[in-house]
Amino acid sequence: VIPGWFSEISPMWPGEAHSLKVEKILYQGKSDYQDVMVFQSSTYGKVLVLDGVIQLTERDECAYQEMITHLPLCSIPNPKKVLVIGGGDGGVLREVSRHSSVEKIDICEIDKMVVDVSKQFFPDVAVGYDDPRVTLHVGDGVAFLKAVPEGAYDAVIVDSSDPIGPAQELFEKPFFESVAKALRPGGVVCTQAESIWLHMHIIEDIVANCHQVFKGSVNYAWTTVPTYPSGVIGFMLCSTEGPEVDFKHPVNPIDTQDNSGRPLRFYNSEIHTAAFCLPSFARKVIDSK
Ligand SMILES: NCCCCCc1nc2ccccc2[nH]1
Repeated sequence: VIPGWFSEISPMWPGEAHSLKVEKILYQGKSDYQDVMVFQSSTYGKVLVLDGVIQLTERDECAYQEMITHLPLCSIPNPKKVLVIGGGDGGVLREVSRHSSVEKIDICEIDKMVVDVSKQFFPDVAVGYDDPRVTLHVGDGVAFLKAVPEGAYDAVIVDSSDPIGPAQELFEKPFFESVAKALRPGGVVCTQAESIWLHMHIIEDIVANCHQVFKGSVNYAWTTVPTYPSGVIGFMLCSTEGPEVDFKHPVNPIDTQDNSGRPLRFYNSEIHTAAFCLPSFARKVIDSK
């Protein structure tokens, strides 16, 4: 351990560890589910860490929040009812609320401490909670989805941490089946789907499960997030049987300015399409399923 530095050491990425220089530790706590820490970094703003894993930094959170939200919502003409599983920081809510067609946003986050810490230390991320369309449910997303009426949502966004820890069940087939049931015909789901450099086997299993569960289209997209392991993170984009969804060509473009004048810092229609272009080693696995 180097004094003054945080290193992200985990068995999920053996032999490597991204490090950030620490100016000051701002919060350390233990919730019913995980260790929660916030620190001021020297060059990435404030950083949220859960069980020793970086979840977001002020400097690059826009890439992840904007892509995980607008890849699905810009792929259907008129999203009205959206469910967010996880995402307790509120960043996805901030992005969903840019879509004027949206009437209702439900969020189910298991750990209240994540919500409270985000509101206290990441106000520009937790601003998403201020939208009157938002309803927060504190609880397990697996249970929440079992109680949801069939076809209740146009879109589900699964903003989970990694499969080791509280989010483990969000990467398994029964959960995908409950998401499919909660979506209307031609509805879309976007899930956090790890790194093609580090987790090709996990991704292979997720893609196979998604092809069994989602009878519309199944796609993998990816983007750059410097402070996530290997500097990239991916997304599963799937649709249920029904009206065709072509994820690669956005039908519902989002303008760069939203009502609060907070411009999109990362997402645009070109990077939307480009996100589905995969290196050959990944395409071989993902497109062969
Ligand atoms: N190792 C990559 C981790 C990706 C984490 C994405 C993420 N960041 C979050 C912050 C708060 C709540 C849920 C979250 N999910």
